[in-house]
Amino acid sequence: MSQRLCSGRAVMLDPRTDGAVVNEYIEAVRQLACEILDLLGEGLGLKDPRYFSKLITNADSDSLLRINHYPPSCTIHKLDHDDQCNIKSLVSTKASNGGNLTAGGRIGFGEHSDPQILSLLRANDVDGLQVLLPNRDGKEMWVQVPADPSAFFVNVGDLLQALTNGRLISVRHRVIATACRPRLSTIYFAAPPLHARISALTETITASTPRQYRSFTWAEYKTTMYSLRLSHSRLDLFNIDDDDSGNASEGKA
Ligand SMILES: O=C(O)CCC(=O)C(=O)O
Ligand SMILES: [Fe+2]
Repeated sequence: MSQRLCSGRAVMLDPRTDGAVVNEYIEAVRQLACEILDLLGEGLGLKDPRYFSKLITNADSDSLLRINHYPPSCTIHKLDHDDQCNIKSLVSTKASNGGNLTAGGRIGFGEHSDPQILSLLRANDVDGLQVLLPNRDGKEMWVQVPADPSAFFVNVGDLLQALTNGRLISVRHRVIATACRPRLSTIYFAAPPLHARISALTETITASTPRQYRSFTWAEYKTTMYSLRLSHSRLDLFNIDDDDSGNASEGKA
């Protein structure tokens, strides 16, 4: 699929350099992520139900908070692609996160799965988020996630899929923001330390569900991810008996 893209706008916040309010929010949302992960650990019958949350409470955790801003797009629809990109570049900071404006004049965030363990997203009341789900016939279709500023949208990340041997699935999602009002979203990406080894937990491996992925470090996964397109199904590259060279040759973002 070819798309002509110009960069979107994202603000990366780092608790070491940003203010107290951000730190407070990060701490609250990190605790929420831990509670959710502990419940998942219990539900999966792990010997150590806190295994997942310990990865993100580790002092070297690579977790981060990202704020995405999608400008109103109803007026941009009428412009041609070059004008769209010129206008966008006036209001944009450089983004490497897939924020984009497509040739059709749609502002959004390209299809992807979140690579970390768990993502907690909060947004304003402007729609745009869509998830890829199988319908009754087993075909995949994009389903709109209704905007709800009072709720968190929680995503399983690729690492949690690997740690649970595919019991929990990292859902593919995207943003298509076509509203006349800006969409704002804040996402906390709960991640382990770079050196953490990601390997399916023994409780998730059975005779009928053998180990699906080879073990890797989060650092290794990140390096692989940054060499691929945003839309790449990167976890497939770690399948134990899968040579996914076709997918790998897709190109770079
Ligand atoms: O901005 C959104 O609503 C979602 C963005 C997203 O999926 C991401 O930043 O990973
Ligand atoms: Fe995402």
